[in-house]
Amino acid sequence: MSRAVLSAGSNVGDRAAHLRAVVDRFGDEVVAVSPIHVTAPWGGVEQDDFYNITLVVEADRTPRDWLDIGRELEREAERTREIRWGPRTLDVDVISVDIDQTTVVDDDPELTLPHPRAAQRAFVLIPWLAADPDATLWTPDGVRSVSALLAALDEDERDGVTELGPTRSGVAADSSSDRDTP
Ligand SMILES: Nc1ncnc2c1ncn2[C@@H]1O[C@H](COP(=O)(O)OP(=O)(O)OP(=O)(O)O)[C@@H](O)[C@H]1O
Ligand SMILES: Nc1nc2c(c(=O)[nH]1)N=C(CO)CN2
Repeated sequence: MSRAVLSAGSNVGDRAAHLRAVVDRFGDEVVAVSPIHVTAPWGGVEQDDFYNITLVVEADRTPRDWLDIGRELEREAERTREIRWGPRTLDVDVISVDIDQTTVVDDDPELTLPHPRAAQRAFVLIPWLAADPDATLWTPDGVRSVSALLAALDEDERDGVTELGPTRSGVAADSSSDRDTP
């Protein structure tokens, strides 16, 4: 059995709808999902804020299956890849995969596991903690609690991530409650 942590982000178009499509695609395989968080763009490109969620999913799948489904969802959202770390309708990253409770560690550039930049990204860690308060991440320096990794980030990074207000945060909510303007 394979358990994966996935991060999904969107900052183009109907951001909430793009994230909802991810949750819908995994259906019963979703073990936990964070509320939507509004996140300042990471990576130095000036662009609109993202909406991000982190999901924990479980099924009899290979690590590559999780990546392929993520790519399929990106295609369905008509994602174009122009600038690295630039704007996109949908980005699905595989953060970490455990198979039979053993973490997969792989430096394959097609699917590097765990995701090499996850520990630096408050937009991944904060929603992840919301979905799983006991979450841990394998790093080259050892296994760390996600809360410790988060505490090690700059305050500015953490301050750029806030939960979307409760009335609008449900990824399963009716789209009429998820408009970009209040
Ligand atoms: N853990 C991973 N999750 C998702 N994609 C990965 C992973 N490891 C390697 N990749 C590869 O990275 C390639 C580029 O992905 P993408 O364009 O989404 O990068 P990005 O989201 O802009 O940047 P980042 O990789 O820093 O999140 C993908 O085609 C994929 O094969
Ligand atoms: N806040 C935030 N910033 C990003 C994101 C994202 O999902 N959220 N995705 C990126 C693509 O790699 C680049 N920067």
